[in-house]
Amino acid sequence: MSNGAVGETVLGVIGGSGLYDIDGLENTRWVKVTTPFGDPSDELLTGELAGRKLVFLPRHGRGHRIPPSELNFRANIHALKQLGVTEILSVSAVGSLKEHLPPGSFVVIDQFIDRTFARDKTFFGSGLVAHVALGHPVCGRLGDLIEQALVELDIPHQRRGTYMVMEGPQFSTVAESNLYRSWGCDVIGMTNMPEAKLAREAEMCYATVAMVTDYDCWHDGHDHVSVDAVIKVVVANAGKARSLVSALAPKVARREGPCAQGCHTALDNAIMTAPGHRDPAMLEKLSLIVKRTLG
Ligand SMILES: CSC[C@H]1O[C@H](OP(=O)(O)O)[C@H](O)[C@@H]1O
Ligand SMILES: Nc1ncnc2[nH]cnc12
Repeated sequence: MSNGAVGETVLGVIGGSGLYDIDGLENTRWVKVTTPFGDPSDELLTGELAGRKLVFLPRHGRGHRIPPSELNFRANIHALKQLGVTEILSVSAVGSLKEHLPPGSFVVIDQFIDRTFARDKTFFGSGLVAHVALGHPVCGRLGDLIEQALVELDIPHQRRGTYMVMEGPQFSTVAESNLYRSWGCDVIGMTNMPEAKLAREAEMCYATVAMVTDYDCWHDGHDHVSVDAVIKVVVANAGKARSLVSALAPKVARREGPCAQGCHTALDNAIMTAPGHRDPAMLEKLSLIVKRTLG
């Protein structure tokens, strides 16, 4: 199907720390995908959930081999698009920047602050320049469906929240953590940018469910974050994340038109480079991304 049409959708799931595969899928196959931007983090797991295609990608690769700054976000998003994914659920472990969000809480993210600086953040470049809108960086419709699924599963959650994206891989200092708190951020992690930006450029709906694993390092009453603590909480909550995927899949199975927020038409009016000045090699490299809008 072309993006924006009424019809069937394909859910893609990007699994974060501790979520390296998905159970309950039938007819599964790990598929190797190559892209014009290099290789994704791993093979992608395709399968069926209740008769519907689902694609899963472990963000850091199976065995957690790739650190945040070395993730090939462009290849990951491109590979999902190649396999027909139209809507992406990102599952992420995060630190809490709010007292009322203890480890084990789920937050359906609706905003980001991107403080990353060592990552390729766009598919576009010299010879084909584009500026997509990002005021609402996640898809509100997909966020609502995630919330419905969490309600049905009786999983306590917060519907909205701002995810502060840091470069890492080291965790924050106390001064940084307090700065982000003073900015009103709810949670902190290292991976959702530029992932969300690239999903928008690729005209895919993207939404994040963040699983709180720690209180970062600002809270006097709690130990500072450690990998050990993160993994313990992720393992304890992995079942909930998997149930969420199962409950969400049928809800995103069909859409009645283009995403009202414009995720599926994000490139309309975004490409700046005049037709006569577009680099044919860039057009070729970006053909999967731009074919809906440029033909
Ligand atoms: C092991 S804690 C740090 C690691 O976990 C989060 O990754 P993800 O969003 O893929 O779950 C965080 O951003 C760091 O990459
Ligand atoms: N406190 C934290 N900071 C950054 N990324 C995280 N992922 C999980 N906890 C985190």
